Amino acid sequence: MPKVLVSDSIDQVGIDILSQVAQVDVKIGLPPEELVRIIPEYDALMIRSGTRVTQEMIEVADNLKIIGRAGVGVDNVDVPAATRKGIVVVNSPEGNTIAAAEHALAMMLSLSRYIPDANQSAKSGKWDRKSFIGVEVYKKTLGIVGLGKIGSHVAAAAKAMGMRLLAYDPFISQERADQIGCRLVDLDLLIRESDYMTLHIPKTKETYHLFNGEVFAKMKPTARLINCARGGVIDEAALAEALRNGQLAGAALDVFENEPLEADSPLRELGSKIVLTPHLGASTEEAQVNVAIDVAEQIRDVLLGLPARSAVNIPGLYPDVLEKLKPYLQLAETLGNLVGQLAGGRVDFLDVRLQGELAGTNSQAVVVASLKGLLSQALRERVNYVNASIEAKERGIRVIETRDASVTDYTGSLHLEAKGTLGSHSVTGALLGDQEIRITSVDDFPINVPPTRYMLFTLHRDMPGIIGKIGSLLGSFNVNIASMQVGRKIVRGEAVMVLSLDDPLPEGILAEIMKVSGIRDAYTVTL
Ligand SMILES: NC(=O)c1ccc[n+]([C@@H]2O[C@H](COP(=O)([O-])OP(=O)(O)OC[C@H]3O[C@@H](n4cnc5c(N)ncnc54)[C@H](O)[C@@H]3O)[C@@H](O)[C@H]2O)c1
Ligand SMILES: O=C(O)CC[C@@H](O)C(=O)O
Repeated sequence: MPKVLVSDSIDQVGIDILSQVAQVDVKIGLPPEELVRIIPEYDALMIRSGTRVTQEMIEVADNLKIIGRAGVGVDNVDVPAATRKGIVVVNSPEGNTIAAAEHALAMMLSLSRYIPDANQSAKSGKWDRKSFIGVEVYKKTLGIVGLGKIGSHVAAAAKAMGMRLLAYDPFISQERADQIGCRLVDLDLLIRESDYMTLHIPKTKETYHLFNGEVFAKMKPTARLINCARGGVIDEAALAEALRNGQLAGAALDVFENEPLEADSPLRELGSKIVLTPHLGASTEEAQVNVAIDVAEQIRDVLLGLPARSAVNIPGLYPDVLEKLKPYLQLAETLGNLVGQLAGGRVDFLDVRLQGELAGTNSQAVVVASLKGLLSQALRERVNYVNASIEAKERGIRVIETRDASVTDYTGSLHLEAKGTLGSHSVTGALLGDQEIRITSVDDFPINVPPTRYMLFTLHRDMPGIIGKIGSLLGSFNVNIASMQVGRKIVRGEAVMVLSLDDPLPEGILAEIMKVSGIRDAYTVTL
């Protein structure tokens, strides 16, 4: 019988499902070194947010087939390490949506009516009605940052309470925002006009400390901020300072940059201006049953040799089909991610062209993999092979698929073209004999480079000295170049330069690159 380790507390219904097919060991709160010691015995691991699944643990997990996260965020799992080891990572993208949305609404009302402090006061024997004069949310403006699953549900409830809705989400179309009843605005306007702001965004390098001292200075002094998304999207020290200075009136936080929140955090000392909960967004009976069933069923299915429906890293195809298609799916996902980053902002149209041998394969899975890559900038781990098409449709992305078996530069190649608010970009890629991915064109300029984690792409005039200038500039920022290639159609015409870098590009360098004479455009990409 296969063995499943459950290392965080999950609802019994999940254990019952797993017990149908496996021996289930529930061991909660194990220290990391003990997890590394015992993990080689197990075929599956089921966790919540309490267990960190590190590269060290995955490397020794020789029997592990699946890691199930009973929740949305897989930021506590080293997904690339699991993918390299061929371990499926699954989550429950929607099981706790309602719970998290309702928690955000509860936080908004608690903050407005001083419920935690009034409760404390009443329980201590007082009858103080003067200190707790609150404010109404009716006819106030709510700014929703991140109009995905949770943000949309918050919008519907807030609308019913008579609130005026603004939303900021660079990956959402106006039509979608209209359906939800929100005015789509830029972040600056949302910050200046909102009486309440509620955050429903993932933690990414773009959203890290998105709410900082500069932003708090622009808020109305009567504004209130709610965060039930991820710690780290708010600069906590700056928030404490802004609340002390009266730059905003209050904040309600469920998530923190470091959890558990430090005992001496300045956030703990702001009295009735702040409401704090210990990451309880998903903690409802219903959500815990939903996520436990959702994830336990997927673990059971994978242990029985069936596909998983919400795999974060490997599609839900039957294992034999998947095995053959896997390299092309990886190619499609990488190119989707690349073209999405080159396009920047919102994409409205994606052309997926399957060429050569690829024209005869399961195109639907390749299209879905391309969309998964494209949407991963906006949706991170929430996008998977099951929901990528629906998410694209909801976001108003029109997809067309074409096939051309006559293209024979490589055995099989994939060409993606994305059109969006900031223009149009295309990339082509192929697999070499050893199944290694090669990017073979960018914006129709021929190149031949493997994708790497940190890359820089420039569009420039092909002229002497330009490569040297970019090299010196990167050197002056202490960025090491691993490889460089130029693609051009004619000598001294337009050209594309692709650099693979050992280090991420520091802030500000792109602006310096754009100042180099002959550079038309520059893009940084992290794959
Ligand atoms: N507190 C909790 O216990 C709890 C429970 C569930 C989910 N969460 C967290 O809530 C967040 C939202 O979850 P969801 O299910 O609604 O996710 P989702 O993927 O459906 O929505 C996220 C939205 O954020 C948008 N977005 C991405 N980058 C952005 C940016 N830079 N600026 C503005 N918008 C951006 C995306 O376009 C998307 O619409 C996630 O971080 C999730 O981990 C917390
Ligand atoms: O497991 C939890 O309680 C937190 C879950 C939540 O943060 C999520 O990302 O789904």
